Amino acid sequence: MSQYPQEKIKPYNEDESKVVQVEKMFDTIAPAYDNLNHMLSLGIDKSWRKKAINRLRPFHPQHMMDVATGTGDFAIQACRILQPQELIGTDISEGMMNVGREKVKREKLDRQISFAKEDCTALSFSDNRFDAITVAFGIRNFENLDQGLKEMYRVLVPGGHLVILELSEPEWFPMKQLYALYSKIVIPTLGKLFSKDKSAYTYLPESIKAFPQGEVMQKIIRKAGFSQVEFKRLTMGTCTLYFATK
Ligand SMILES: C[S@@+](CC[C@H](N)C(=O)[O-])C[C@H]1O[C@@H](n2cnc3c(N)ncnc32)[C@H](O)[C@@H]1O
Repeated sequence: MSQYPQEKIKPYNEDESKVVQVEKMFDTIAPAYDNLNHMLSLGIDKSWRKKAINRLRPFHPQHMMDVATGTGDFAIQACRILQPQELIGTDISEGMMNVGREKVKREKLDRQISFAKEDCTALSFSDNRFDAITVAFGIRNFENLDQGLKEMYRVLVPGGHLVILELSEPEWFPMKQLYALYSKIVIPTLGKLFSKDKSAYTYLPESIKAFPQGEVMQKIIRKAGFSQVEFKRLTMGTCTLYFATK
């Protein structure tokens, strides 16, 4: 049963499960994803990723998983900065990971980075397998947020760290009003034009609006068992960085 409003927001229809529809949506938009992503965030996504990765620097993680890795941008940047022994990118969309696999080969990082099809709400990894887990712009799409967090907690070693980056809605003037215009007009128009999937880019702002943010999300992360849960709003609240410890 759904606990949170974003779990009920699905890209295409009411009938199929959210996970099936989200996989289909990302398989469809995979070829356009990287360009659209950088365009819609005005390139700021790169600096958000860097901030998230830098949060892990003091801990020198060696065994990392990048959940909802998509086309691998976060995994590639994390590998370059943190130099872990292994980094497994996991995702439900083979279409997205195929784009990532090509990029990782081109960057000659295929000895450290591998990809595996995994739904984060039912991971196949053993307990205490990773010392750091990252998830950038993916957790909003989970069919069951509590279960996804519980699974990430299970596969982290005690003392291991979780970093979450997620898009959020600014709460204050003038960014609140600017963002409202941007999400109602610019995102759906450019998304439809470049990805040929109209639904994907109306689903995006709707799911951001519904997703718990700030203190509410902090409580949800704590409920999954994590301690020292912190969050920081970035770029006037358009993105939020969460950091937690098992
Ligand atoms: C917006 S993309 C983010 C990709 C990448 N992390 C980035 O920073 O660009 C979201 C990704 O989450 C994946 N995803 C959605 N639900 C998932 C789940 N339950 N388990 C694993 N991945 C999931 C999608 O397939 C998609 O590739």
